[in-house]
Amino acid sequence: MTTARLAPRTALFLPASNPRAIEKARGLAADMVILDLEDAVRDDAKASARDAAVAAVAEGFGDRLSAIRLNGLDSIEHAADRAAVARSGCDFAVLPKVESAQAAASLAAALGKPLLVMIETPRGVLAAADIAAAPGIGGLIAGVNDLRAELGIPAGVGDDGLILARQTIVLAARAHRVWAIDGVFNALDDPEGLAAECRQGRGFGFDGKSLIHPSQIAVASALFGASEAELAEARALIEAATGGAERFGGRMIEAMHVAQAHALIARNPR
Ligand SMILES: CC(C)(COP(=O)(O)OP(=O)(O)OC[C@H]1O[C@@H](n2cnc3c(N)ncnc32)[C@H](O)[C@@H]1OP(=O)(O)O)[C@@H](O)C(=O)NCCC(=O)NCCSC(=O)C[C@H](O)C(=O)O
Ligand SMILES: [Mg+2]
Repeated sequence: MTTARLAPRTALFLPASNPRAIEKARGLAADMVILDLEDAVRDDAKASARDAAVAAVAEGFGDRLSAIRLNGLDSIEHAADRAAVARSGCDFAVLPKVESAQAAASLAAALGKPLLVMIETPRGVLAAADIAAAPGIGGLIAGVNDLRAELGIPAGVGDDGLILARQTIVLAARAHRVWAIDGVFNALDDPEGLAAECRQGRGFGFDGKSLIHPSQIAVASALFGASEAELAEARALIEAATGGAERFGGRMIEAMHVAQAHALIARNPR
């Protein structure tokens, strides 16, 4: 499913049980806000968080996209979450730990809104292309915390073990023209590490990054957006191109590079 809106460069998770974070999100420069009902919310706060998420969306997030992440299909909270999200005006629903295209399509149809699915289990990764092709799917989000745990990557070891899964998510999303959103970066005080992971994710082809803290927005927005230099080069390339293979700034360009330049400018209006 393709959506009319541009993919978010930044998708900020916040616990729907945290009223201060909800209020704060209304003034932050994230492209999308994801109100979490799943792992960020304690069991004894699930019901009130559900009500808070619906009320927060009704109050609005300005021009930011809004989404609610439900508890998983096999959770005791899922039926109540499903009813709440169906009546909410949120732009997207987010479903964690998706492993089945059929289950995802059936939820999207029941909710009547596009679904962003989290790919965060080995079975999910292996089924990612089928899931991305299912009706009602708006995009895939890498769930790197769960993936690390499920793959058995020990704490304190780097993230190389996640690369195949993240690239598979991009491949599946691109094959079926849905959004690809990279996973979160857990360190709250490491802007250089975050920047490196954003550069890597953009290099893999992700449209944007999921985030967990306001301090991460500026770094991810800059690195999933385009610099003035990139935009100037894109404009110059379009201006110079005459069709077919030709030399531009010491490299070969063809029609697909012109299309890429147009897409970059459209994605980053000034
Ligand atoms: C990680 C946190 C628990 C840290 O909280 P805290 O130490 O309280 O943060 P600060 O004191 O630094 O906060 C400063 C101000 O910013 C607001 N704030 C903090 N986080 C957010 C947020 N995410 N959105 C909006 N506003 C936020 C605070 O309220 C402070 O405001 P002020 O009072 O005005 O100073 C916390 O950041 C947090 O809860 N983050 C989100 C956690 C979450 O949603 N997790 C679920 C998704 S992550 C995931 O697991 C993805 C996937 O499933 C996977 O498997 O990987
Ligand atoms: Mg997860």
